[in-house]
Formats: sequence, structure tokens, C-alpha cells
Amino acid sequence: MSLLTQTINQIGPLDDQAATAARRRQDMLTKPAGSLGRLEELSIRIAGITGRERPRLTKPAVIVMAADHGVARQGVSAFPAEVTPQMVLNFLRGGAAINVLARHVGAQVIVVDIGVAADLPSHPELVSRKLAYGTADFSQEPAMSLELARQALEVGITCANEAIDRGVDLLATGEMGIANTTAASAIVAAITGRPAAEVTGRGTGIDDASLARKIAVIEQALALHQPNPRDGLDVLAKVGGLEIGGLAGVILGAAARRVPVVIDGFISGSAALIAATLAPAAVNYMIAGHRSVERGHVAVYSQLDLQPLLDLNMRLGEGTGAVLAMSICQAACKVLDEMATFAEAGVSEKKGE
Ligand SMILES: Cc1cc2ncn([C@H]3O[C@H](COP(=O)(O)O)[C@@H](O)[C@H]3O)c2cc1C
Ligand SMILES: O=C(O)c1cccnc1
Repeated sequence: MSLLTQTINQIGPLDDQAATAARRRQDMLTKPAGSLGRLEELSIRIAGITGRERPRLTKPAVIVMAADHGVARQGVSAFPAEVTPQMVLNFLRGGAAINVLARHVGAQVIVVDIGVAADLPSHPELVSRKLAYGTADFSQEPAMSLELARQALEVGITCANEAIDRGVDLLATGEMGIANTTAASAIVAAITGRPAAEVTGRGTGIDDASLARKIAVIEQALALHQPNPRDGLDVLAKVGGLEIGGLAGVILGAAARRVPVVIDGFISGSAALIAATLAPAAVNYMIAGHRSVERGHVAVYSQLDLQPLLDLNMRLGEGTGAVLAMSICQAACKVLDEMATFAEAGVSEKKGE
């Protein structure tokens, strides 16, 4: 059995018993019931995910998958494709936004070359899992073969497994790939059935003319390839990207191992949609990190029925919103674990109870 099939088969329902115990404990803590709002719900969900009544998330890591896109040739990004490898080097030197924010929350940054179009120098911190020198231009031909799409998912699963084997107990998704908002928009349009114009935004900051071209390129690709909205592998192969496939794999891998996975912005959201078509139960293990400015992100969350934790007007990707949200997840668990109960603290309970 392939690693992909094995991983999908391993994804089970949430642990109801642990979630119920966490809910009961939340109601005994020294605060009016429900007064910590979404922090309470979050801690209960993380209990259900991990199967622990009082989970602690002490070793967070963000997996940043990098790859290039043939469709960049169509003039759909405000930046040239060589920025992808340049930013990977920036990640390795610790100078990118994701490095700063990950340091801020104490998360490890795992940088993976899954399909950058240039050869990168070997570096102790770079995970080299290059499957191809970028994808094909999907406005003309499928982005990749079905076999390559499956391999991209399996690279992601393997990266998640390796991190979890080292003790990582909270994962986040991040990416780098010039033109990947074009691939992400095509995926979101394909899977949600919404028109391309409704789910396509300005990415790195394109002007009106480029936005019109970007929408036309996506419409043309969807008409040409007719991806099956219920088959994430088909969508990924036809209009996706290697880093997006890798992230869908990270999500499936985390879900199979009962590790919460914080989803970053729009591009990570497209990976989450692919993962959800392959394993609907994986959605239970996803935590929506933040709401990206990128048009179409709301369509992702409404399809997955998830509510983002943060809304900071961010539109960068790399995992930046997700790592900030990780600290909210950790805070939610600390509240559940560390707060005193009414009985322990000798605080009177609500009248009449
Ligand atoms: C310097 C720089 C750093 C970035 N970090 C993330 N992205 C983000 O922008 C890209 C997607 O936007 P588009 O589809 O318009 O190319 C991705 O690489 C994404 O991660 C960056 C973009 C740039 C230019
Ligand atoms: O939300 C994102 O992931 C995003 C938005 C714009 C550009 N890059 C990434």
C-alpha cells in the first residue's frame, strides 16, 4: 500500500472522550463558564485532536515548502521567478518574516526545496526533496503528472512524520513560490466551483491589467483541463504546484499522527482543500491560523467550515500568520492545564449551582 493511502486510512475521528473531559474541566476553572470564548473551544478541539485531556504544545514547527511555477511565464506575478530561490536563501539565513515571527513564538522553521527551478547550494538546514525544476505552465498543459502529484503529497507526509518523530507536537504550513497564488486560485475555483474572478486576487500586488490576465489564464486552464472537483490529486496535477502538494501532504501526515496543524493563508488554504477532498476527516485536525487579505480566502474557509483565529490584514504567506496563531493555540492549552478550579482556589461558584 502506498504511503499516501496508508496515511489517509490512518486518519480517524477526534477523541470524544478527551474532548469531553477537557470541556468538563473548562467549566470547573475559575472564570464564568465560556468567558474565555474561542480559547476554550480551541483547547477542547486540541484535546480531541491529540487524545489528551490536558494537552501541552511545547515543540512547534512550521514547514515551509518552496517550488516554482511554469505559469509564472504568463505575467501573473508582480515579481520575477528568481525571487523563489533568493527567498529560500533568505529563509536559511534567518532574515525573512517567517524567521522573525517563528523566533518570536519559539517555532522551528523547516525549509524544504520540493521543486525550486534553480539548483540551491547544500545547506545543513535545507531539506532537499526536489521532485522537478518547477511545474509546467498549466495554461498550456497539466502542471505535473498524477505520479508527480502523488510524490509531492508523500514528500509532505514524510516531512511531517520526520518532524513528529523528533518530538514536534504542533505543525504549521508555509510556502514560497512566485506565481503560486495563481495555482492556489485555480485550485480554489476548481474545488469550490466558484468563478475564477471571485477567488483570484492580487498576490504580490499586481495591477488591474495583470489581474485581468491572471483571471483569464485560470479560466483558460480550467476549461482546458476540466479538473475533477472531488479528486484533489487530479486538481493538484492539472493546476496545482509542488509546494501546494507538499503542504497537502503535511496536513494529511499531521492528521494521521493526531498532531494539530495550523493552516496559514490563501495558498496553504488551497492545500487544505486538496487534503480535505482526499480525506474529509483531516479537516478536524486543521486550525485556521488567519484570514489573508487575498481574495478567495473566505471561500476556502466557508468550504471547510473553519473560522480563522487572527485577522491582521496580512497577505504574505511563508507561514507568517500560522506561526502567530500557534501562540494562541499554546495559550489555549495552558489555560486548560494551568488554571485553578473553583474547588482548588476556594472561589465561590455561580449562584444557584
Ligand atoms: C520578496 C517576497 C517574499 C515573499 N514571501 C512570500 N511571498 C508570497 O508571494 C508569492 C505569491 O504571490 P504571487 O502569486 O503574486 O507571485 C509566494 O511566493 C508567496 O509565498 C513572497 C513574495 C515576495 C515577492
Ligand atoms: O495568503 C497568502 O498565503 C498569500 C497572499 C498573497 C501572496 N502570498 C501569499
